[in-house]
Amino acid sequence: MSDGAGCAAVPEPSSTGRLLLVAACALLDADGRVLVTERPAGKAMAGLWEFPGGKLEPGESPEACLVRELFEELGVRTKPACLAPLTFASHTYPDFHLLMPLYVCRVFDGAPAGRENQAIRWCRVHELRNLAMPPADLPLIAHLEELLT
Ligand SMILES: Nc1nc2c([nH]c(=O)n2[C@@H]2O[C@H](COP(=O)(O)OP(=O)(O)OP(=O)(O)O)[C@@H](O)[C@H]2O)c(=O)[nH]1
Repeated sequence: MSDGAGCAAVPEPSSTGRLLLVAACALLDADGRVLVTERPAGKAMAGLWEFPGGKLEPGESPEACLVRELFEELGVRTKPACLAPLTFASHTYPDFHLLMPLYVCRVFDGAPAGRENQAIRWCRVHELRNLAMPPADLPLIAHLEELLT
């Protein structure tokens, strides 16, 4: 049994005071490949590959946010019942603390296409480790591997 000393040895990330709630989704195709999108030039962390999604609007549920974002970003139609929660990211960035539930979605209408100038790609789950992704996303990959392998 642990006495917690291992945890105590890890420096706590300092609180930034601002919590940002973002919903993200791993769209899965019939072969179990995962869709990721590239953050466009001009945005923070441009060039990194991330899961589609975005910030919740006031009063919006994570599921409603994803239904909206998947259509806006990719032209994909889905519904809350088709979004299954998988895990979440909790990561301190310099300017904010990100809390990001990750859902998986296998049932959607439409072929995803980048509608906001972003590149998209379908990846085998083991390929995610070779992609440059935001640091908050790295712990999420193991959960997808467990689901998909
Ligand atoms: N959608 C998404 N956002 C992520 C992921 N990982 C991660 O750290 N983020 C961060 O969560 C925030 C998402 O915000 P967003 O997509 O709505 O906003 P944005 O930075 O693109 O700017 P915007 O305000 O112009 O839409 C960004 O700071 C983004 O870097 C991820 O896998 N998917």
